[in-house]
Amino acid sequence: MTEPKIVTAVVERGPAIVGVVTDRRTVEGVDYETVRVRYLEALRFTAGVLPIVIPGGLTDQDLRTCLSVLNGVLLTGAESNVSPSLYGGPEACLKTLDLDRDRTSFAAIKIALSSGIPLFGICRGLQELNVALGGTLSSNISEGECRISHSEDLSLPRDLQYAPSHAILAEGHGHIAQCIRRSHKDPVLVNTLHRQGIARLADGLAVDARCVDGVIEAVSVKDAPTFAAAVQWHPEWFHAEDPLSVEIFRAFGEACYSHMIATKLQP
Ligand SMILES: N[C@@H](CCC(=O)NCCCC(=O)O)C(=O)O
Repeated sequence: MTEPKIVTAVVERGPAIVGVVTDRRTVEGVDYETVRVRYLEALRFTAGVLPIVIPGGLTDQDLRTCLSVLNGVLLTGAESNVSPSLYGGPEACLKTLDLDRDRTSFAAIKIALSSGIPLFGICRGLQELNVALGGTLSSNISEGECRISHSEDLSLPRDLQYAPSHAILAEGHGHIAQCIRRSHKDPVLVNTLHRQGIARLADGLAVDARCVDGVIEAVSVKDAPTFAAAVQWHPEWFHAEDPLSVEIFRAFGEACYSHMIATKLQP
């Protein structure tokens, strides 16, 4: 009996390596590059890949060197907003910014998409992907007729803040739409912890899922040769228990292994 392709790849070449962008934090006057452990655990235990961090502040050349040894990139969620200067947004979004993170994520998106490296964005990561490809953001996506609240109740314990909250419906045939259909019958419930959201969708993106109130919840990059997609909710929180989260992280992991196998086979 022959081993599955991924098992053979791990034995012969080691695990696929995924770079994770970090957030800049200043605590008591000291700067840190941070990443929430839950994202790293979802990559290790559900996607089955080896995460390493991509620190902010690298030059474009260093980022290229860094991505040249990676098989995937994860753009995590973050409390900070994408700088409105990048999409002509209102000053209301100036509250918390992380310009280092913007620069690193935008450069990583461009390099990953032009080199066929699998890319997955979560929450802020989806917003970054949309802006990097020319789309815009709304500063308060919950405002407007027939909109439900998309932000979390901060008075609740963390697991309840990340509990399933509203329904989404799959649309089209992109990576996330396929994951939704494989794991559930539509509609499926997802959590929601964001204030911003997609206003104008970038031309290069296709909608994979929408909330029942019309808000775009998942996108795929049109014509990408590999997994290149993002979600507005947080599949990492219950990455091992929730069937849709498992499906998404496995699909991303498989794309990273396919990339590793394809690049290692090149002379
Ligand atoms: N600031 C943006 C992005 C929201 C976001 O990514 N939240 C995640 C919080 C922390 C985490 O779980 O990683 C917005 O408000 O829309």
